[in-house]
Formats: sequence, C-alpha cells, structure tokens
Amino acid sequence: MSQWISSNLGYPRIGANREWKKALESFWAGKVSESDFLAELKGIRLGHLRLQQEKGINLIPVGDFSLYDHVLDTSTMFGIVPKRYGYEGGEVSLDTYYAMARGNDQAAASEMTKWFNTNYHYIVPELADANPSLTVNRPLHAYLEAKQELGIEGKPVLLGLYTFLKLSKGYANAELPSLVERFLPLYCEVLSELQQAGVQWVQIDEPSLVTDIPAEDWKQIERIYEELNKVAPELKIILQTYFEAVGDYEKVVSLPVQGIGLDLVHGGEANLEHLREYGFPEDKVLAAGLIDGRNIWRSDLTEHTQVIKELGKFVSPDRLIIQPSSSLLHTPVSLAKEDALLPVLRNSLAFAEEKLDEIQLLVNIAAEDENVIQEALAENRKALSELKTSVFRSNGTVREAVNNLDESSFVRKSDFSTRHAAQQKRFHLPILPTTTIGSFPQTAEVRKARRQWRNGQLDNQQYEAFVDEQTKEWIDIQEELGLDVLVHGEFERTDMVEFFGEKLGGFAFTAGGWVQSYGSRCVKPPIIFGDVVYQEPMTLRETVYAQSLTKKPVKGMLTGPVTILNWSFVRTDIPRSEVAYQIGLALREEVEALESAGIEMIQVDEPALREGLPLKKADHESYLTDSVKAFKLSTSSVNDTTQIHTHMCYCEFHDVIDSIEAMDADVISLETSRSHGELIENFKTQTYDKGIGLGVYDIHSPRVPSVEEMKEVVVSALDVLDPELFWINPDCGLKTRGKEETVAALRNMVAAAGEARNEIQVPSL
Ligand SMILES: CN1c2c(nc(N)[nH]c2=O)NC[C@@H]1CNc1ccc(C(=O)N[C@@H](CCC(=O)N[C@@H](CCC(=O)N[C@@H](CCC(=O)O)C(=O)O)C(=O)O)C(=O)O)cc1
Ligand SMILES: N[C@@H](CCS)C(=O)O
Ligand SMILES: [Zn+2]
Repeated sequence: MSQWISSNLGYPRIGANREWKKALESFWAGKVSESDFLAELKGIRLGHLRLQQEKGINLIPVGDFSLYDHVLDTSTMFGIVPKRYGYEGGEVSLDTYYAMARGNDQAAASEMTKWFNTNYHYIVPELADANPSLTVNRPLHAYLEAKQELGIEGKPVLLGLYTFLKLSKGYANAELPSLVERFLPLYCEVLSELQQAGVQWVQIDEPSLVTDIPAEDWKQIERIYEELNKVAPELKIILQTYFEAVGDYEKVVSLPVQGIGLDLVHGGEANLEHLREYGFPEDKVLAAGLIDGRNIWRSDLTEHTQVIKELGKFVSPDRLIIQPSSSLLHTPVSLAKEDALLPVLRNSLAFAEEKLDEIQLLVNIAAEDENVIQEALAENRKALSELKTSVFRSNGTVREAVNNLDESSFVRKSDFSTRHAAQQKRFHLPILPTTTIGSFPQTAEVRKARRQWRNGQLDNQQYEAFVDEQTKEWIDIQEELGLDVLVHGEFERTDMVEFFGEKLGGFAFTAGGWVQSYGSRCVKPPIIFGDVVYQEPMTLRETVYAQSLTKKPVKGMLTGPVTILNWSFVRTDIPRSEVAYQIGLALREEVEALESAGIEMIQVDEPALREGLPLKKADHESYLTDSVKAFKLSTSSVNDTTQIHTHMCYCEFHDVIDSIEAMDADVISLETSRSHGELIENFKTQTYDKGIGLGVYDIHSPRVPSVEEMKEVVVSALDVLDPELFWINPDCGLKTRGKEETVAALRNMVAAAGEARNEIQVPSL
C-alpha cells in the first residue's frame, strides 16, 4: 500500500448524459415535483461519489455538487439574499434560490459573471445591506450524506471567505475588515460543526490567492486562517489555490493551515520555482495539482514522474497529495462515447473519468510500483508520440502564412472617423439604431430538425430548407418590429464556437464532451489538435440568403479568433497566440468572402476575450496585444464602408477598455443589463469614441422588460456616451429565449429607442 494520497477537488455535476441539466430543466418546467427532483439529484450526486470511490480516490470532495452554482450555494448558506426576493430569513427555499439565479416575475436575476478565467459563470453575491447568518451547514450535510449512504469519509469543500468576498459586489475594499468580522464567526461555526462530526480533511478553495493581492488584504487573510485554525484545530485544512501560481508564495505557505494546494499545471513552472527557491514548510501537506483540470489532454506521465521526484526534495511521501490542478468541473465527463474520434486523437485524451485513473496511476508510479510504471509509461509515451507526429499537427502553408504576417496585416485602410463618415453615408441609419446580437430562439423545433439531419432523417437539402424557413420567418419579424440592422438568426448553429470548429480544419468535435457553462446550460468545446485551416465558406449561404430577403442591412455573424481559442480545448505544443493567429487568418478569409458577396456589416463576436485575461496583471499586456492583433487580423482587410461590429458579454470591461478600443471595431455591443450602473459609472472616467451599444435588457430571464425601464437604461447611458455613436440592443444573443417573449421584448426595445430618440432631440443624420 502506497503512502501517497490521491485526491480530487470537484467533479462535473452535469452527469455523463447531462442528466443533471435535464433534471433541472424538467423541474423548472413544472414537470416534476420538488421532492422527486431532489431525489433525482441525490441519485446523481451519489453516483458521482461512488465512481470516485471505485476509482480509488482517497480524498473524495463532498459539497462540490450544486443545484445551480457553488457561489450561489455559499451566498444562500449565509443568507445573502437581496431584498428584492422577499426573503425573510432561515433556510433559503428552492424558489428563492432559483429566483436569484434566473429571475422571476417580481425580481430580476442576480448578476452572473465569469468564474476567474473560465467559461463557467457564477451568480455574484450582493453584499449591500447583507445581514449574514448561517442558514444551513451545507458541507456538513454533504459529508454526512456521503458517509451514511456510501461509507465515504469525504473531504468537504468550501469556498474560502477571502475569495467569496472578493467575488461579491456591493461594498468598497475598505470595508473588507468589517465584512470579515461579520462572516468569520459563521465560517468558524461551519468548521467547528465539521470538526465535531469527525471530519478529517477540509478543502477551502481560495483561488483569489493567485491574483494580485492588495497589501492591506493580507491582514484579513491571516486573520481568517488564524481564527479558523483556532476554532477547529483538529481539522486538516487544505488551503486550495488554482488556475495560476500563487503570487505571495511565502505568505501563503505560512498561513496556519495543514495543507496547501498548488496548481502545478497552470502557473506550474512559477509554483515549482517558488518551491525550489523557498522550499515547503515541514509541518504541512503539499497537495500537488498535477493533472490538468482545465484541458482534455492525457498527462505526460514521464514528465510528471520527474516532477514528483523533484517534489520529493521538498516534502516527504506521507505529506504529498496527488490531485488535479483544479476541480474537474471544467472538463467533460467521460471518453466512453467518443469512439468516432480519430484513434490517434482519442488515445491522447483524458476527460474527468480518465483523469481519475491518471491520478491513481501517478500514485502508483510515485509509490514506485515497477510493473505498473513500466507498462503505463510505455503506453502513455506511445500515445503521446503518435499525436505529436500525426500529419494533422502541422500544415506548412498555414505556418508560412503566420510567419509572413507584418504590421500591415493588422490595420484597417482608414481611421475610424473616415470610416464612420463613409458608413453613415452608405447606411443612412437613424440616430440610436436598433439591432440584436445574432441568435434567435433555438426552439425545440430547431433542435429536432438538427437532430434529424444528424441522424440522416433529413438530407442536407431538407435541413437547409428548414433553416431558410426559420431565417425568413425571423427576417419578417425583424422587419415588422422595425429593427434597423437585422441578423439571420444563427439557426444553423449548435453553438457559436462548436459550429466553426466543425467547419475549420485542425479541429475535432466530440459526441458528448459537454461542460457546464452557466446553470443548466452546457457547451461542447471543440478540440484544436492540428494547425487551423480554412476549408470553405462557413456562413456565406445563410447570410446571403437572409440579405436577399430585405433591403435593410443584415450583419454577417462570426465568432472571433480569441473566443474560438478560449472556448475550445487547445493543443499545448505551440503557443496559444500562434493558434489565435491561425484562426484569425482563417476568419479573415471568411470576412473577405462575406464582403465580396455584398455583406456590408460583419459582426465578429469576442465574448471570451476578457475572460481569457491572465489572472495576474503582469501577464495582461502580452495577452491583450496578441488578442487585439488576432481580432484585427480577421477584420482589417475590409473596405471603409464595411462596418465591423463586435460583441462582448458577462465580464468586467473597465480594465480592458483600452484594448477594446484598440480592436478598432466600428461598433461594439456590450452586455450590461445585470450590472448596468457600474458600467455607466466607468464610462464617466473612461472614454470610448467608436460606435457602442450597451445591452438594454437581460436575455437570461424570460421576463419581458418594459419600454420604460429600457428607456431609462438608454437615457442614463447617454449621460456618458455620445448619442451619435450609441446603439440599442439586447445584452446578448436570444437563442435561449422563447419566441413570444423575444418578440414582446424586442417590440418594447424598439419602442424604447423611439421614445429615447424623441427625448434626446438630436437631429437624425
Ligand atoms: C454566449 N455564451 C456562450 C459561451 N460559450 C460557448 N461555447 N457558447 C456560447 O454561446 N459562454 C458564455 C455564454 C454562455 N451561454 C450559453 C447559452 C446557451 C447555451 C446552450 O443553450 N447550450 C445548450 C446546448 C447547445 C447545443 O449544442 N445544442 C444542440 C443540441 C444538443 C442536444 O441537447 N441534443 C439533444 C438532442 C436534441 C434535441 O432534441 O433537443 C441530446 O443530445 O440529447 C443543438 O442545437 O443541436 C444546452 O442545452 O445546454 C450554452 C451557453
Ligand atoms: N452572436 C452570438 C453571440 C453570443 S455571445 C449570439 O447571438 O448568440
Ligand atoms: Zn453574448
């Protein structure tokens, strides 16, 4: 029996067949009762625990499962429920919980934003007027359930207080000490109850420790962990960091906890450097995040064996835990259904289930079980070398094209003001033009047709005819609503990234590689495993057809290079910036094809550009420079009269506004409706001198916003933004909405635009 300990940090909730997603959606649709729903979820939860038990994981996380989002779980555990939901204390009901997540007739949903640099979205805790109390000890319940039902001695997972506060809104950083003062006793209560119940290990997630921590925060961080250690000295607390290297290594490892979890994949080299330079405290356990929790490639076991050997210099075997670099929430569940993948690719992949096997393998390797080592290492080396030498890996033409890029490849022919004048002359748009972001409802009917087409029940011609019918219906609707700039509706697309992944060379797509994005919504990121090659027009047919139906401009609709990169699983053998340029070059061909076909407005969406911003400021510049260049590479070859739009959503924009401006798009639409006031506030001090539309309503809620409320958003935006450059649009695409509510909301939006036009009394150009 080895001395090494295996651990996991979190398991995907959605289930191998997305049963979690389906259960949530059935419950919301009123098709199952609350008790049946909770029973079904319990079954899914226990299934995941059982699987980890069967895989031999020693420290199985409990409490990572959620009914929607783990940050929302933490807020509601502490009774952090904004007043508008009518909460009166005590355990938060399921109705209130889901109202916060999704909104209801009475109250808008809480803001949703990116979880660090991932495509997972959390519900932002609102601390203004908060009156925290411990409503339920969720980690304790999870621990007891696992123990009673499966005999598992689980490792409860908690979101750490520092990170929880950092992710919250409604306070100024100067108030951090008083918030710690109020929340810390509640965390103490949670931990002391866990200790009383006999819990041995606890994982406290503090990913904020990998960001740039203001000096004044350290006092609070130290205070939190000193206090928790005092109230629960028998618990073995693992302070878990991930997604990057910790910045203040010496401070982090000096905190009074029993274990420190470090990501040895993302920021791995920097964390290893810290270990080399400062060593590791003798009284602590090192939880080594060796298996990539963010990507789907098989681990290079030979390399890991070397790293484990090196770790042996810093910690004794009984103080080393082998685990993923972060929760496996961000990886698909299982490779079992992926037989259609090229064998060379499939053999190089590990999804969550296979990553658990890798952890066990590493534990055996670390324990120097010779038989396992030789066989496993040989097989692993063979698979990885086959991928490395595969013909898909490198394309001479693409490599040469990237090498030949020069400064002129990234700039438009004229500056914005020249283009703006030319475009105004060309399009004669009214002041405050209205548009939408691209997608219209992906109804059950649309999905059914696509399923039938994939199953061969519809041939290409029938499927295309179906897509055209939908497009025509929605062009007619947009005309009738009086929108100024139309879209074709994206009916041919499963997802804005997966769709392009299916059309470009160098990508593979999976049958069931789903990952949770927000709530019950999942995405199936494509895999970039070779050089990216443009093969044929991807969006031309549908766009040109839509444009043929109307005299109003129809925007061509593409997903930008940085977003395709960030929402795919990307090869790691060449720099990400090189992959971004390859995608940029491919999209440039598509942009040119659209322009040649008479499409004069082209939107290149970059919702993931901000999400990919490195967690440390020192790394921002090179990421932003490459990202802006990749975007400009795809968009800069067009004529002055061709209007380039872009769109971004669900993230903080103020810290990248200069880069957004540098993208040199003629128009940008930004999602703002869940945090409108804050964005407007930022524009008081930051200028933006190109076309801009701020989302005037939240598309994640079925609620139909009134004319009045949307007009207010417009009016407040016009206090800080130039009316002559301002556009009116929803927050994001409308694919998740129903038809009726979409039409009603857009009708109100167009009316709001009309009233705002009258009020501001700026003469139409
Ligand atoms: C803008 N957003 C996006 C992000 N990331 C992306 N990769 N793409 C995005 O658009 N990140 C930030 C935000 C997140 N927003 C969303 C919004 C909506 C979804 C979503 O609706 N996801 C769907 C899955 C979409 C899809 O691929 N649909 C397929 C159907 C797949 C399916 O369920 N098939 C069924 C059978 C078909 C049927 O009869 O329904 C099956 O397999 O059982 C399609 O359209 O063909 C979701 O349902 O979760 C995600 C992120
Ligand atoms: N054009 C896309 C952007 C989503 S971020 C859509 O409308 O769905
Ligand atoms: Zn969007």
